[in-house]
Amino acid sequence: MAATQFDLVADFLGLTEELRQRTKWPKRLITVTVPIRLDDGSTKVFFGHRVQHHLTRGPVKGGLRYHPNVDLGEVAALAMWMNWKCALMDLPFGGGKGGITCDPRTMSMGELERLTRRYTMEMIPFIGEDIDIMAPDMGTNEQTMAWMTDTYSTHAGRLIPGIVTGKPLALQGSAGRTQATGHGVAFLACRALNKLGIKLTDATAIVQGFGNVGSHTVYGLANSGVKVTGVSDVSGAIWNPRGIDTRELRDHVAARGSIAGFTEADPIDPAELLTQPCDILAPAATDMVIHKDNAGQLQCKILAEGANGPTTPEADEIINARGDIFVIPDILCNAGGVTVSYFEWVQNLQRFQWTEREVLTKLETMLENAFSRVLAFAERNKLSHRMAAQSLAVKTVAEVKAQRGLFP
Ligand SMILES: NC(=O)C1=CN([C@@H]2O[C@H](COP(=O)(O)OP(=O)(O)OC[C@H]3O[C@@H](n4cnc5c(N)ncnc54)[C@H](O)[C@@H]3O)[C@@H](O)[C@H]2O)C=CC1
Ligand SMILES: O=C(O)CCC(=O)C(=O)O
Repeated sequence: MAATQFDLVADFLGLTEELRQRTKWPKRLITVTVPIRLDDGSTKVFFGHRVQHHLTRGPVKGGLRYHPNVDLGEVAALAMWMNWKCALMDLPFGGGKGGITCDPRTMSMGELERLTRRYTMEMIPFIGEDIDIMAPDMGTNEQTMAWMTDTYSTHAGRLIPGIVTGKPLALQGSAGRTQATGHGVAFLACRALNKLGIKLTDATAIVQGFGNVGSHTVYGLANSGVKVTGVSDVSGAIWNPRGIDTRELRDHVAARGSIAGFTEADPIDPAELLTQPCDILAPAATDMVIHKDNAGQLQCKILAEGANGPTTPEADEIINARGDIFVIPDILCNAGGVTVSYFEWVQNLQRFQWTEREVLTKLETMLENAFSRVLAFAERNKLSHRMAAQSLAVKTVAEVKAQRGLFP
């Protein structure tokens, strides 16, 4: 998917063959075996990956994913998208992504800690606070980042907080990072409602996923007055056309671990949830959930892509032909996370802490600028929002590569 999208963009920009090749392929693909002792005393070898798409504009930045479907190809695609995301937001980073093929839901805290520490040790030759800085993604969180910081810092003999972002606040994390991605999704979805002339308090939303991104998207929308009528997670989906009480849902998930058993809304088939009428549909879980078989049935006015790669190229074609859905593409819509990660890294390098208000104000300014640039570029060039966002980003990277030239 990432390569198909890149080829379309490279054709539109008329990139020379040399720049096309240099911009498309990842700089480094690293695969390691990660042997750990399981709680039952046996040893298991996991596979871990890190793809550093390029280092042309600065260190590599991007999350670390724990999921059974992780493989090198998926990580490479996610690294490429990180690349365009950082360029679109004008962050001084190249893109990277990491992953370990595992099911974190079936592993104990002890096993997850040993897995994370061993992966970090295997990565030591390839990472650094000015080389490659990881962050949370699906299946990882601030505890994962704390273990990584500790392992790396113990090896170095001093605390190096800038080695990862998305750390706990007490370990020099940044105010606002936990909610940053969902906050950004909700902020941009509300900007899109403004553009379409829909009052926030008249609007409805459906959110797929209730992890870091999905839950904070739900809270951000609800705080803005939008009525959240549908939510799903890996355990199932719920629907209440009168609006879901998002605080009760938060408390339920905190107590029970998933939305299963939430009685203030009706259960609904998770696939059907995506095609219910709503103003905002925010896929914020996994990839390729909007595909050729459901794109024609979507009844949303705004598709706010919290997840990475939720829409296949075939679905894009259908959505573009329909012309009635305002798409906020992933590299823009979920860029709040990496933007606040950038703020966290800057604070770590400066040994300084910003307030939550400072962080969120700076974040909203940067998202607003990127949103306006994408909309203006799309309109000027008669492009979809995705093509516009990716074209702006690829152009930025290709220009820097051309300026730096080839060695020797
Ligand atoms: N955490 C971050 O800061 C960022 C994450 N993203 C992307 O957002 C997406 C979600 O990431 P996180 O929220 O961090 O992960 P997470 O692990 O915190 O939460 C994932 C959520 O998705 C749900 N889920 C999994 N499979 C599902 C399915 N088939 N249907 C419905 N729900 C399902 C899980 O139950 C869980 O609620 C991923 O695509 C990730 O790459 C993008 C930018 C930043
Ligand atoms: O915060 C970061 O550095 C990366 C977040 C991420 O993995 C993403 O935007 O997909």
